[in-house]
Amino acid sequence: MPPEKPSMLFDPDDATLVRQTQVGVWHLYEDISGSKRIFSLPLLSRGKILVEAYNGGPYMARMLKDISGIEGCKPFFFGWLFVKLCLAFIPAISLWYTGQLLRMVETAVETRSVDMDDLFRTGVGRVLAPFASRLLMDIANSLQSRIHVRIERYYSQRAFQTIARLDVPTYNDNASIQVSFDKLKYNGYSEMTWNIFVNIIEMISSTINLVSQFTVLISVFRGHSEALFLLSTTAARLAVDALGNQRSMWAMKGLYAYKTEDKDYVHSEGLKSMVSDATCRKDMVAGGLGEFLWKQYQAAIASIGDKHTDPYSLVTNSRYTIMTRLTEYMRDPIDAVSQVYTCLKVVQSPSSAPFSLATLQLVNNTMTSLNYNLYYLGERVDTIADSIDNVRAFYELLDCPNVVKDGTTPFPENQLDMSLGISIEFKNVSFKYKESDDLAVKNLSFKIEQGQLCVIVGENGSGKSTILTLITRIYDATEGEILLNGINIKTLKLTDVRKAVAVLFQEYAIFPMTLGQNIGYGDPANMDDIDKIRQAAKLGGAEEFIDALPYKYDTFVTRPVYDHSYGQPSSTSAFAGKTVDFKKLKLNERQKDFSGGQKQRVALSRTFMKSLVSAENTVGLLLFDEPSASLDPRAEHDLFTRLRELRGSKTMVFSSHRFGKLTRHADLILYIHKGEVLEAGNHVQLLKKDGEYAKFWNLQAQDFL
Ligand SMILES: Nc1ncnc2c1ncn2[C@@H]1O[C@H](COP(=O)(O)OP(=O)(O)OP(=O)(O)O)[C@@H](O)[C@H]1O
Repeated sequence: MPPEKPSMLFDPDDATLVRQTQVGVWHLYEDISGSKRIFSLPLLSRGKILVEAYNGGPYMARMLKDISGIEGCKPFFFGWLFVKLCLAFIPAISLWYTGQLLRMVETAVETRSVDMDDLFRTGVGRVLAPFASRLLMDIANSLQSRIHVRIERYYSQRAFQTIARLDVPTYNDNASIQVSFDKLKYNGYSEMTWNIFVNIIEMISSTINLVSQFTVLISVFRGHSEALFLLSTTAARLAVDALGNQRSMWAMKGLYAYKTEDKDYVHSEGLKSMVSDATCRKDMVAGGLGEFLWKQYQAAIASIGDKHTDPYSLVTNSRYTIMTRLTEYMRDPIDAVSQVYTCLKVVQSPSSAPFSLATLQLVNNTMTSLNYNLYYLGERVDTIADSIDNVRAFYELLDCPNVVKDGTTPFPENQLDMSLGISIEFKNVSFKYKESDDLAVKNLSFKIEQGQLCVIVGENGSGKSTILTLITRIYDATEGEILLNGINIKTLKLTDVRKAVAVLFQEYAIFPMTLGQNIGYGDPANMDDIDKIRQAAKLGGAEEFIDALPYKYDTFVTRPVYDHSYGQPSSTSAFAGKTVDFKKLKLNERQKDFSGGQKQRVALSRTFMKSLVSAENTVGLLLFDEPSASLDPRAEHDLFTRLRELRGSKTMVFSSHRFGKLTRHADLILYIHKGEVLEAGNHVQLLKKDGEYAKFWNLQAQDFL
């Protein structure tokens, strides 16, 4: 695991580190520590790229190596690089020709003669330069699209593989992994690698562009004092602009936080999400809350009054410094100075008018383009610093080993036969979640024999689910040993254990796939076998409602891609005099929401697909965490009856806080309290014991009297 990076405490009580201001409904906290102050000085802020480049250097080298290994990428890449660099010189070449034309005008005014050959050559050059620029741009774009797609394809696969292999504790318990993961998610898995190249190349070409144009400008006007004066005024304007840009670019950077304690604002936002959230709508309508919420919203908005609420613009405005304002005031007067100066020159010497006016125009145009390039360059530098950081995040994630280590012993030893079930033994097992101070299970010892039906009962939070996650090695025990068929689970091959154990977690996931795929994923090898999927759905009690759907097993619970219609609401509004009706497109019609119980039946069917429908006898242990929590009593009864009939001699473990009838059929009941086994035995034994289990059994039984 890569070491966690040292973190800087953003301490709001330390006035040397953090400045607090109240802007609108927000408290703004800004970092004013030394490092930021250095980096916030104009131009010096770009120094941070050196720091980033130094830190990210090894990762960049790795990325280059990986990319050069991508099949068919190299020739296009170098071709593109060459064309991009050629392109960077074109503006300077254009400028040179324009300068030459201007000189010819000057000579023509003075001598009343023109060298036609020279004029022709220069004219052709001036015309060809933009043509060449367009042509090179097209070539560059065409090459770019070829490399782009290859690099993206390569990195999207690597990123997917990297993320898919992470286990639960590696992801949950490691802050730096989550930061890297979020960065990847935010930036797109593959975009960042491509962007970094584009940014580096654009930065180099902007620099070439700047230097070459400036050199040509100086050489064209050498000896012309008025041109050099114009040049210096526009250079001054450029510097002022750069300063302003620098400031506004910096506006949203740096370290800052904002939070609000404005009760009215928080309440108004809560009301807003409540009325727009589909899951709240049912309760809102059933409770007749619409009118009441509207009144509350009005009151909250009235209390907020004129206070600003948009945090983004507030932060930007708060950074809108005097320097930025000053540059805005200075920019236009500097332009005016050069115009006044040119007028003076023309009045003094009317014959120089064409040259002076054309020079003014040319210098102004060129400087505007240079200014744009300088601004662009600054932005690129910033983006590159971010990109390098993203590349580092990617490789850190790639290198991060899983916390749960794989074993080497095949399981089961006699390969496929799991028909006799799996025995489970806990020997003094304790476990603590990383985020928690207390042990979730303490010194647990028990044994479930092959083929037994075990029910783990206990109150909320007693540790039932934790036991199931330890058996599936989602987490490893902090202390003690877990044995499957007498072998330490840590020595067993993880893929074998996961194949042999079918589990339905309490918080099961419904995948953004079709219902058929959701069930089929229980047994990926057979996920196209609709007969098996049907059989599993039948066992899970999902067949009936799925068959009633128009698209049956092809219905989505949540479709990963959402169809959009833009502009007018369907069939109500007029667009260019016509009614817009998107109904015929049948957008999102395969998507349907389901009840909690229906979703649970789909998840159950998936477990059945893995364990009971699969022709190969690969599953020997079934774990169900509250499998009937969302089921109605009849469905619950049917489920348990089916399960008992079907399980054969496989081992089955249930976790439940509702004792129901299931415990009566159990070979072993483990009564867990605060992470410890308080009582163990079958129903009759535990009732006889008249302890906690008997107490709760009687309590629940009373509800039915
Ligand atoms: N991911 C987690 N991080 C930190 N603590 C956790 C986590 N999951 C569970 N816990 C804590 O571990 C203890 C045992 O939780 P567990 O989920 O195993 O209980 P349970 O008996 O299954 O509860 P329930 O009947 O409500 O499902 C609880 O105190 C719980 O708060």
